[in-house]
This record gives sequence, structure tokens and C-alpha cells, in this order.
Amino acid sequence: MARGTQRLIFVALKVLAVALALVLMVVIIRTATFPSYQTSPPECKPTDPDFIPADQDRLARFTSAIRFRTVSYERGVGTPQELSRFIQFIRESFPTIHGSPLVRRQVVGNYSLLYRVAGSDASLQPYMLASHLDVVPATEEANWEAPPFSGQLKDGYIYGRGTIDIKHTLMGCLEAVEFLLSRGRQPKRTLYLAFGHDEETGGHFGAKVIADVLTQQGEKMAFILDEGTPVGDGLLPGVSKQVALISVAEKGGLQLRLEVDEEGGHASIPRSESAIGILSKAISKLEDSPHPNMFGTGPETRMLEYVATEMTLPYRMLTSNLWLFSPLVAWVYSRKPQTNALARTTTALTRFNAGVKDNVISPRATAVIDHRIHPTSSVEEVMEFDLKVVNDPRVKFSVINSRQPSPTSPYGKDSPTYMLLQETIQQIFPDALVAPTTMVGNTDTLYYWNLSSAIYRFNPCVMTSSDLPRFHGVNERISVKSYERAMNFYYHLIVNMDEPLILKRYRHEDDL
Ligand SMILES: CCCCCCCC/C=C\CCCCCCCC(=O)NCC(=O)O
Ligand SMILES: [Zn+2]
Ligand SMILES: [Zn+2]
Repeated sequence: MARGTQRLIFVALKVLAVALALVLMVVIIRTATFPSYQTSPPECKPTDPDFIPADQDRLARFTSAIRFRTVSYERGVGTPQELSRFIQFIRESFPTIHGSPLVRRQVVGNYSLLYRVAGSDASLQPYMLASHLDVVPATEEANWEAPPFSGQLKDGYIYGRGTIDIKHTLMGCLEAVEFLLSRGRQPKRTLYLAFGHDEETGGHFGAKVIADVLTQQGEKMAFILDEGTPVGDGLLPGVSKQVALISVAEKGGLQLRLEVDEEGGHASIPRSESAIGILSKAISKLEDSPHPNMFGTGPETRMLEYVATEMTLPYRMLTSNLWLFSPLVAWVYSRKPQTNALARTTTALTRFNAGVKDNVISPRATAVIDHRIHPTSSVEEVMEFDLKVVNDPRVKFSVINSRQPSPTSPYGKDSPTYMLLQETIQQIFPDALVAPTTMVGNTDTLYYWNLSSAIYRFNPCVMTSSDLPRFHGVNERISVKSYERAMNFYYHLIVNMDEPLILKRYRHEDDL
């Protein structure tokens, strides 16, 4: 090798070594100095004079609420009589709320409830706590440890459909307001409670009408809090502490019907391709072609940064240096369903129908695809992607339902409402970290976008990964302790909302 070439290689290696050393230095410095985003407000204790205990009466009210079979089946198909009975039960169970001159109650869309609790300072913008009255059906009843509409108490847990989705927040909000008013207190800021009756089938007749009513009244909210992501225990890799996840954005949705119509006939004289075969190939192509991994572009990235300082060293190093390791973390995310759902638009095949008899070639096959759309994508992009992947004009696409991803609400120290929420959470869950994230499921908040730019989705309940299948699944349950925390969370939130919503200085404010 010529001396000139040798020299060049030597210089190149030296430059590479210096560059690597520099990168390593930056990685180490960032790992060591990455900011903390957490706060430590005073903890709520059972000995506090305004602590709401889960006593017999409150537990009895909650378990009774679980016994109402307020099931939503399909869009427009629910359980109207049961909803009416449930509404009546609520009216009778909370006499202070329903007798208070401060409270105006409206039944909206026949079965949804909208309460207005007048604040003492009319100059303050109101806010809204939302939940829903309906539940999904309970399948596999025989596999439940206690019947799904029993509200049975077993080993410290209340079992039943709606215990974590979402009658605990419905009853929790009502208990908090009942407690407040029965102590003769009036909130400073006007508060709305909005309880839709068909969230589980899209909220077309409940939340949508609530939003119309509030819009007609010209209301704008300082913030809205609805059902959402839980206090995760062991959900985030590399973090041993609990992490309360506040969803500051919500994925969109696109439910598509795929249909193939071909000639049917006698099974003894088949053609080379059938409707079933053509549709199977199409949906198999869709399943094999995941939408792009968008990690690095949405709140899911910030979620990791908010807990970085509490991670084990390898995770902390990766998360403090996403400028370098983002592709690696994106790959790690794609490995597990929970994190994959945060990182990309997902594709779920939820229905496949064809055929009527063993020896008849079905002339028709249909399937339903349920996409949940990443906040940085859109309905149009997803549709275009699917059509390209399938690339077969025999497969007809039609839209069943669609909703764009939500706007992202403000978060971090520049948002007083987010910080108030964070501090309230840390009063009730003192050991938990708090982080922003994206709601992977859909909520009634879709209809509330014009009422507030600060919409948050949070479920004040600790959940491990083994609890997640209880959502819409068997053995849905909540511990008595968790229900107590839920009531106290809403009470503290209401009390904290008496404080002015201003930017505060925090311990790590220079880093935030
Ligand atoms: C790093 C891991 C973080 C995991 C975060 C994901 C945790 C997900 C937790 C709960 C979500 C469960 C879905 C709840 C959806 C509730 C609303 C609903 O049912 N809507 C109807 C629908 O989406 O179809
Ligand atoms: Zn729900
Ligand atoms: Zn649900």
C-alpha cells in the first residue's frame, strides 16, 4: 500500500476515534444531567380531615352502580330501560347534589347526564370532568370469578363490568362533589360533569349531543378530563416505579369494511379463486404490512423522557439520548403490542364473514379492519396506504367509521392545567411518576375538541400488564383501595382548581 494511502487511513481512523469519543462524551453528559420532570406535592393521607373513606355506604353505592346492566351493543342499540333506572338510582343516591341550588342537571339525548356546579367566581373559566354510563357486554360469563353484574366483593376487589371502564370515575366524581357540597363548600370555579350514555359505541347520541348543548350555551372549558390511560405498574420497560400516564393526545380511528363478490356455485366445480380466497389474501397482505413506525414524532417519545431519570442505567442512557438512539428505541417499541400501539397506526382484523354451507362456494366474503391512527398520521393517509397494499380492484373498501387523531393538548411546565393534574395525581399516588402519552383507545373527547384546547385522558387506577386484558375482558375488577383513591383524586382535583391557574416555579424549573 502506498504511503499516501496509509496516511489517509490513519487520519480517517483518528477522526473516527475522536468523533466516537465526542459522541460517547455527549451520551454520558446527557445521561448524567438529564432533567427531572417530577414534582412532590403534599401527600393525601387517610388521616386528613377531608379524606373520603371507602366506607360501607360508598361501597354499597358503587357496587349497586355495577349491578345496572347499562350495556351498549351497536351504534344506536343499547339498554334504554336500564339507563333510565340507572339515572334514577344516581338521582336518589346523591341527595345533596340533586337538592343543591348550586347544581343544574340536564338529561341530554334522553339518557346522558350533564351537571353544572356553579362556582362562586363567575369570572373564572369552567372546567369539565367526563365519564360514561354505559359498558360493553360481558362475554364468557362462566369464566368470571364473580358474575359480571354482581358487584361482588372478593379478596379486597369489587368484580364487575364497568369497575375500571368506567363506573369508578363516574361514581368517583359524584362522590367527590357530594362530599364537597355536603360540607357546605362551594367551588370557586364552575365545574361541569358530563356523562355520556353510548361511549362504547361511538358517543353519537350522548357526548355528541352534550357537546352541542354546551356549544349552544357558548361554553369554553379551561380543561376537560375524561377516561384514559392508567397509573402503570411495570408497563414501562426500565422503570420500576409506577408511572401515571396522562394522555395528551388520542389516536384516530378508521373502521373499514372489505368486500369481495365473485361467482359462487357447487363445491365440486370450483374456479381457481374464490371470494374467500381473494379476501384472505388481501387481509393477509394488510396484516403483513404494518403502517410505518412513527416513534420520535408523538407524545410517546416525551413519555420516556419524562421518566428517564428514574430508569435503570441502560434505559436511562438510551432515553436521555434519543437524538442518537431513536431508531433503536423505535425497534424495541415495535416488539410488544402495548408499545407498538403507541408507536404506529395499528391494524386489527376484527371480523371475517363468509359461507353458509360446507358444499356451497360462497359468492361473497366480508371483513372488518379496525385501524387506530397515530397522532401524526390521518384517515386519508391510512386509506391510501391500505389501497396500495391490497392493490386488487376486486376488493371493495367502504368506510364504516372514521375519526382523525386528536390535536395534542399542552403539557409540561408551560401548561398550568397539566401541572395541576400532575400534582393532584402525585398527591394521591405519591410514589408514582407522571408522564404524558397517547391514548390508544378512543373516548368521548372526540366531540369536545371545540370546547377546550386542554383535553386530558386519565384513569386514576393502578394497573399492571396483567390487568390490561380486564378492559372489555373477563374478570374486570377494582380494588377497594383503588376506588377510594379515585374518589379522593377527583375531590382533590376540584379543591385544587380553586387555586389560580398560573405558571409556577418548580424545583427543576430550569430543566423543564
Ligand atoms: C409503554 C407502555 C405504555 C402502555 C400504555 C398503554 C396502556 C393502555 C392502557 C389502557 C388502555 C386500555 C384501553 C381503554 C380504552 C377505553 C375506551 C374505550 O373502550 N373506547 C372504545 C374503543 O376504543 O373502541
Ligand atoms: Zn370507557
Ligand atoms: Zn370501554
